[in-house]
Amino acid sequence: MLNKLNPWKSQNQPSSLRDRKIQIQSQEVPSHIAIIMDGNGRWAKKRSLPRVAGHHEGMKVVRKITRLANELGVKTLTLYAFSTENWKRPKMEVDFLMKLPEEFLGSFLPELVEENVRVTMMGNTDQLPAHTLKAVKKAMVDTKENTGLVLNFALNYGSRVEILQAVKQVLNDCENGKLDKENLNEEVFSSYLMTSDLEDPDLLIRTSGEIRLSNFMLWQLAYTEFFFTDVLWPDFSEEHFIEAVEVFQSRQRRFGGV
Ligand SMILES: Cc1cc(N2CCCCCC2)n2ncc(-c3ccc(F)cc3)c2n1
Repeated sequence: MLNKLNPWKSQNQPSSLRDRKIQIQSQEVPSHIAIIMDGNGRWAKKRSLPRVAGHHEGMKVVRKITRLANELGVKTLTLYAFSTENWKRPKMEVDFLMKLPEEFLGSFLPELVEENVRVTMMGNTDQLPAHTLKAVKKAMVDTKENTGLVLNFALNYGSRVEILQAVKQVLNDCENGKLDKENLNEEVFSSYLMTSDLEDPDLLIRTSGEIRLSNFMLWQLAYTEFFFTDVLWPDFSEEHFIEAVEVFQSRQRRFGGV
């Protein structure tokens, strides 16, 4: 029976965001969602603002999407916050970016603790400024007993570096007898990666219309569904996130075969 208020909407088409959230939760929610949060500089340029204004606006979206992911029952949310290539950006921009973790945590950590979110990071900490690392380490300590959403920040992360570090460690362990190369398989190799205690992402979201992986989780994304959107990260809303999950779920239904 058609909905009299909106004859073009079928009765079972959820209308409000609330209805769509309920519908999503009635099906399999992607356990691990990874996001390449792209488009911050372009967002600022469109408004004749400095690039760092786009990064700052993008940080507010991190808070909003973290809340929503936790609400929907997502187990792990991995966010590509700073890549190994980002060091090539102007010093002023890098210095600003390296202050965002403490700004974000300074205002949002109490809520993360309250909401049972566990903060983790992946990446090489050796190049991070001490003030950045101090803030992230505090958040990881303060939330380590939490059992809800794992909020995993990729910080000074690059997949090729990660894979090379894993290969070197495998070689070392084979040389020192800790690992028999006959036993080396995908599962054992995965245990040498920075994501050793995480499941592979079920869904990757990339914003701003770029269609590439940019040296992000190249091993882990082997079987991941990709959702690309032209929306710039600072404009990425709850609606956009819900749409990505709905598309994921529609694909699962189509290819759900045995
Ligand atoms: C470097 C950087 C950049 C950064 N952006 C804001 C989001 C858009 C993408 C780039 C800029 N955000 N947003 C949150 C964090 C963060 C990192 C670690 C942590 F424990 C808590 C928060 C962050 N870190």
